[in-house]
Amino acid sequence: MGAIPLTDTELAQALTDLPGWSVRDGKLTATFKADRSAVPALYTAVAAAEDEANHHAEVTVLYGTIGFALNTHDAGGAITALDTAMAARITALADEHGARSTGR
Ligand SMILES: C[C@H](O)[C@H](O)[C@H]1CNC2=NC(N)=NC(=O)C2=N1
Repeated sequence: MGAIPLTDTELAQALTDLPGWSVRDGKLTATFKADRSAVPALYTAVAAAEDEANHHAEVTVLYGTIGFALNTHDAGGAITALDTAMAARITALADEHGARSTGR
C-alpha cells in the first residue's frame, strides 16, 4: 500500500465502507462521542495502531468528543489508502472503547 493519492472515485468508494467519515479541508475526518474516562485508553490504542502502521492522525480531544483527521504527508497531503486503512482501524478501536460516531 503506497502513498498514491486516491482518485475521486476510489475515495467515494472507500467512504461507503467508512460510515461516519467524510472529507473536510482535504482530510479524512471523523468525530466520536466518548466519555472522558474512555479517552486515554482509546488514544493509547490508536497510537499503537499508528505506530504499527507508521501512519499518524491528527487527534482533537474536546470535553465529550475525540476527532481524527487523516491525510498522507508523503503524498503532498493527499488522501491515500494508508489513510482509509487507518480510518478503518480507528473506527474499530472506537467501537471497542464505547466511542460512538457523531456521523460528521
Ligand atoms: C518518516 C516517517 O516514516 C514518515 O514521516 C511517516 C510518519 N507518519 C505519517 N503519517 C501521515 N499521516 N502521513 C505520512 O506521510 C507519514 N509518514
